Amino acid sequence: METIKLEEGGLLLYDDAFLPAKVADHYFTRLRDNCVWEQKPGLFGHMQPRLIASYGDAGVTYRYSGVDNTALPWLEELLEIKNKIETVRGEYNYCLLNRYRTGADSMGWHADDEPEMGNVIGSLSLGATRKFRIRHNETKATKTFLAGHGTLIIMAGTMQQFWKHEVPKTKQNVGERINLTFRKILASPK
Ligand SMILES: O=C(O)CCC(=O)C(=O)O
Ligand SMILES: [Fe+2]
Repeated sequence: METIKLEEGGLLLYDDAFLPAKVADHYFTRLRDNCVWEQKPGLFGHMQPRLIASYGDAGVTYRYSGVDNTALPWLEELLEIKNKIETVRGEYNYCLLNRYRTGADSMGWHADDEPEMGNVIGSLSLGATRKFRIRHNETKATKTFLAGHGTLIIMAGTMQQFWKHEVPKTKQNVGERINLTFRKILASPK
């Protein structure tokens, strides 16, 4: 586990081999085949360029980009992964999964800075390796991390206040990638 201290109290933990490849293979297949995947509209009504699924404790809803995502009951595999990440850092009651079908699927620059969410986000990657980039809001300094099969990235401290992050499109012929972001939702919309 690598600890990257960012300016102004941001923190990023990085472990490119958090899960052994065989364990990551198992979770990739199970989650790809068993999660309820859907494509949803984002801002301005355009469809998001990826599939999503969301799981968590009963009654938890996460609203972002104006869309409500109500948690389905935890799958066993997600609880196993959640417990494992919690031994490193954080405490989570919700998981947003993103499925990037090809290199054309992506996630644009954003911060997960909703006030109703805790500041620690545990992000596990499975499948194809993609770039995960962060960019400072003022200085525009950027750092690029490779998020591969079994990579864990934890975002913590003040990172969401001062930095944005993205998963850019790639023209390379990459396979599917599934990313799990474990979060703590403090209050769900009424
Ligand atoms: O796919 C990733 O690595 C990032 C996902 C992300 O930033 C998010 O779900 O907010
Ligand atoms: Fe994010």
